[in-house]
Amino acid sequence: MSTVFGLVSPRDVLDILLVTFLVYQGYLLVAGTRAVNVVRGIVVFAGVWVAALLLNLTTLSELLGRAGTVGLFALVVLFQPELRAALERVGRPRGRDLSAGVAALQAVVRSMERLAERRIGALIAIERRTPLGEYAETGVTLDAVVSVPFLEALFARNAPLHDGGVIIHGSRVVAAGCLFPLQSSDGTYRRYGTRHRAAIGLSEVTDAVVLVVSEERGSMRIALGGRLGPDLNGAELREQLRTLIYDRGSGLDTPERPASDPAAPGTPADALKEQA
Ligand SMILES: Nc1ncnc2c1ncn2[C@@H]1O[C@H](COP(=O)(O)OP(=O)(O)OP(=O)(O)O)[C@@H](O)[C@H]1O
Repeated sequence: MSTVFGLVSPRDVLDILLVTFLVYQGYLLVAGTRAVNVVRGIVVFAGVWVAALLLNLTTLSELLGRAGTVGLFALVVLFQPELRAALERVGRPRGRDLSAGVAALQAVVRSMERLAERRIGALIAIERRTPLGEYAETGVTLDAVVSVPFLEALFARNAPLHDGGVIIHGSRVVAAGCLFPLQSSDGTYRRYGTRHRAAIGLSEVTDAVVLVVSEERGSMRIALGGRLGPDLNGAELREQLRTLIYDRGSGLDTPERPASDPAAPGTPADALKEQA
């Protein structure tokens, strides 16, 4: 049978699936960047234009058509950095620079252990598919290799950038002193302070893996998909990070929201392990 009810052919289905896939990939490329609002504006603009065409409002549709052409060039100029980053992501080979990445993760875990031992608070977001540029812009832009001394120096008490979060992309520290969106204080995580709520908040709106060292308790935790995991030791942290960053490179599946106490041992950890 080549068609369903004689109307939809397998080719049409393939066509729709491909368009859906492309739209979704396009969404992933802009999600978390300042381009999101522009995309919304373009959708509204296109909607008005299509409506004008359908209603045969010739002057309006002609005007919007011309404005659209000019606007397209303006957008390319305005969003040149974002476009370049997006195209780089598209063209980036799937096989990453594993050795640099693995070394960076080892350094992250080791520095978290050392900070936790000394009860120095830390907040580190590891970028996955959702770009964190919007949050990096709230802090100080850096471009440094991830290393234990560097991370320790960033979070050292009285260091100029110790307040706020660090953002890591691949094996580079791209920003420090960044403001992450706070998870609202009226839910399950009410009893947590702002560092933990910033970690949960960022993990809620992006697919980043966010790590927290508690100054008060000297504990290490992972926030993912709007949930905060239990306390982890160094080996557990290393294992979970390896799974989250490398075993599931795209890692877009996020665990379900908590039904009960988020800090209950096992629950978020299980969710994190489910991603393996
Ligand atoms: N929106 C935010 N984005 C990034 N970092 C933040 C944000 N809000 C607070 N912080 C960081 O959290 C620190 C305050 O942590 P606070 O003691 O309130 O949280 P906590 O969750 O109880 O953490 P801890 O267990 O380490 O004390 C600030 O000094 C700042 O470095």
